[in-house]
Amino acid sequence: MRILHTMLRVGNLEKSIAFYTEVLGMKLLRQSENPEYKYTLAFVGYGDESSNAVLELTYNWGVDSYDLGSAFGHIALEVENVYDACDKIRAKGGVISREPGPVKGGTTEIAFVRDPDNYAIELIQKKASYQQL
Ligand SMILES: C[C@@H](O)C(=O)SC[C@H](NC(=O)CC[C@H](N)C(=O)O)C(=O)NCC(=O)O
Ligand code: NI
Repeated sequence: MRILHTMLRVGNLEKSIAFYTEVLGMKLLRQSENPEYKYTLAFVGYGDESSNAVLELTYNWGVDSYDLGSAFGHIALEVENVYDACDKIRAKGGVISREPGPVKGGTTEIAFVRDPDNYAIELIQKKASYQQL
């Protein structure tokens, strides 16, 4: 088995596709509509679904916002340098919600950015081993 995708319900599909492609550098891999059940799916990611876990952005026609609740945490992306990544994201209009720096109680360099629906995206600086915080 392997992780195929994480599904996020989004309020504005074009806005979300623009964020994940133009701000976070993902590719729009495929898009499909289901007129019977009134929803559209857009799959975005850094590589083909045959070997990469991706995001499934789900737009329910006419639904422009969701209560995210308190259970969902974040999706994590690996970056070469979290400080550079934040500079580039800010330059493209992204919102950095947690400035880059070591994780509390650890050494891993992280930051957080919010997507158009306010889902949290964690940026984790690449490291040799992810065994420690
Ligand atoms: C393509 C595959 O990855 C899917 O997840 S499609 C599954 C399908 N999704 C929806 O119906 C999305 C719209 C829905 N209103 C929602 O917000 O979740 C699904 O969940 N189908 C249910 C089923 O029983 O087939
Ligand atoms: Ni799915």
